[in-house]
Amino acid sequence: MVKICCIGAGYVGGPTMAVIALKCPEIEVAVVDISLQRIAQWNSESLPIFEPGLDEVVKACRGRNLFFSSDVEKHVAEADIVFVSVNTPTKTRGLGAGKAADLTYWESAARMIADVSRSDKIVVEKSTVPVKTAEAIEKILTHNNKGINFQILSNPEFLAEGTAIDDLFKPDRVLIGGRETPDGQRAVASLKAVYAHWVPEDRILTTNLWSAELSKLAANAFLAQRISSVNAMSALCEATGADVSEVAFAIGKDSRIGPRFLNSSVGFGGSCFQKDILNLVYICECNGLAEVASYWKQVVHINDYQKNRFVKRVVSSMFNTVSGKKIAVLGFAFKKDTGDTRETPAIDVCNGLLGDKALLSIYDPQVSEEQIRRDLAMNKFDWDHPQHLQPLSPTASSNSVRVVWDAYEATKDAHGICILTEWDEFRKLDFRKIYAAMQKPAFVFDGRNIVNVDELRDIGFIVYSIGKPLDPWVKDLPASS
Ligand SMILES: NC(=O)c1ccc[n+]([C@@H]2O[C@H](COP(=O)([O-])OP(=O)(O)OC[C@H]3O[C@@H](n4cnc5c(N)ncnc54)[C@H](O)[C@@H]3O)[C@@H](O)[C@H]2O)c1
Ligand SMILES: O=c1ccn([C@@H]2O[C@H](COP(=O)(O)OP(=O)(O)O[C@H]3O[C@H](CO)[C@@H](O)[C@H](O)[C@H]3O)[C@@H](O)[C@H]2O)c(=O)[nH]1
Repeated sequence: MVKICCIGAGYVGGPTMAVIALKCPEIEVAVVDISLQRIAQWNSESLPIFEPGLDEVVKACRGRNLFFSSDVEKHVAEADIVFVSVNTPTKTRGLGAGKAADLTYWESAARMIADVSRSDKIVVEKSTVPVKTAEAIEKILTHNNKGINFQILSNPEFLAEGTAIDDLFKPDRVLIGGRETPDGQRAVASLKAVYAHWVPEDRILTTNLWSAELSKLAANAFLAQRISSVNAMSALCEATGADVSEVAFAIGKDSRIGPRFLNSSVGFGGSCFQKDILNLVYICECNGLAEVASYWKQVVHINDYQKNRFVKRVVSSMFNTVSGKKIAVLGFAFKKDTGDTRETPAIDVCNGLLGDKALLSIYDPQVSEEQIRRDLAMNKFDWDHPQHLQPLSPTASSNSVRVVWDAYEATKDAHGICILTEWDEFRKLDFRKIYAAMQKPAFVFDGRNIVNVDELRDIGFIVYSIGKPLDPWVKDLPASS
């Protein structure tokens, strides 16, 4: 029986391995982690991450051919294929701080694999890593050569949160990069055979190692660039009276551009886009490609601009001050259908409003009060470390933040509402009821373009919706710069 072990039971390792176990009943899959708490949660009724369809997949194979364990060394030693899906945070200190990937967790996993292995292994990079990482990993694995043959493959993951199970069931492509040697190609074929259980052959792409590593960073850079492009257009739409949804629809009809990923928003969030682009920028700089680096840096710059622009709209619309005013924040997760808050634009928007002394009342259907308070107090990039190793930053305990469990409670007596996540339930809210219970004038700032602007204006709200023709109220107020 082929044995797979995955180091890292996170958003990638957990769902990916669960799907492999489901689709390959004859393969034994062990997911291991240094976080005892995470492993206990994977073995409980309440999984550590919220992802539609995940519970069913895990329940179908857990205890059969899918195991979650903290006995890292035992499972690594027994495995034929070892996936490494550990954190690759942005460095916060030293060379490349604020941009380069911190490979501490990867390196310690590689050293451990080298130390405990007694048989040949295929080691698969599942984490997103800088180009040429495989070369460094190879050196670590073979540093005290015990005659073991390690083949390194790059198999980046393209799933998006909220749709992870669908993405894994029907991937646009699976990418496998390996050495162009006979051993390397045999390893590629072994991994290909795993995916071939359910992924059509023409969707399994094989490349050299460096192409696979770089393709992951490139894919995220292109995706994020689309969002920054449409968000840049949203500012111009507001200045000219064009409507960003109409513009996006019109350009998306061009089959060369395509309709997806053109939703203007308060900014992109999530654990990957910013981190991966900064990583790409650093790699370009290290290769002497200053112009290329500054081109990609601009994608992150526009994203920061968009978040700032939103905060300025809120403050300037409300008589240039939100001091002491209750602002309801609807949605804190970085997108709908996930409880993940890593790099969510809500953090910057909330901190911006708190900086202007607003009183926030926050509601998100999937994010706990503890998480929100931690996020609002955490230093940039600290979130991307295993939970038990994160610096103990103080939680935002101030009276300026309340976290509630209902959108109506959040908006009661509020002066304004900021919609920061596109949860379906926010589309169905009874805005008449909400309006009646709010201070007047009552403002709605829609950072996701999900409300019906005309209907809300008819009710009496002053409405700002990203990239839409401006309400007469906000038209002449300064928004950017
Ligand atoms: N989240 C996504 O949607 C996504 C998608 C594609 C790629 N990625 C990439 O995949 C990697 C993992 O991301 P994630 O979101 O699953 O992170 P995560 O923080 O959810 O999970 C990583 C896990 O690795 C564990 N870990 C760290 N070092 C370890 C070690 N030495 N031994 C055992 N366990 C260890 C941590 O405790 C943690 O549970 C990152 O490189 C990320 O950029 C993420
Ligand atoms: O038109 C759009 C699409 C997305 N977003 C925002 O962009 C962010 C990222 O969204 P999405 O890409 O759907 O989620 P992620 O889970 O971050 O997935 C991205 O990052 C993963 C980690 O690398 C990759 O595997 C995926 O392919 C890639 O889509 C979120 O804040 C979204 O709200 C927009 O603002 N407008």
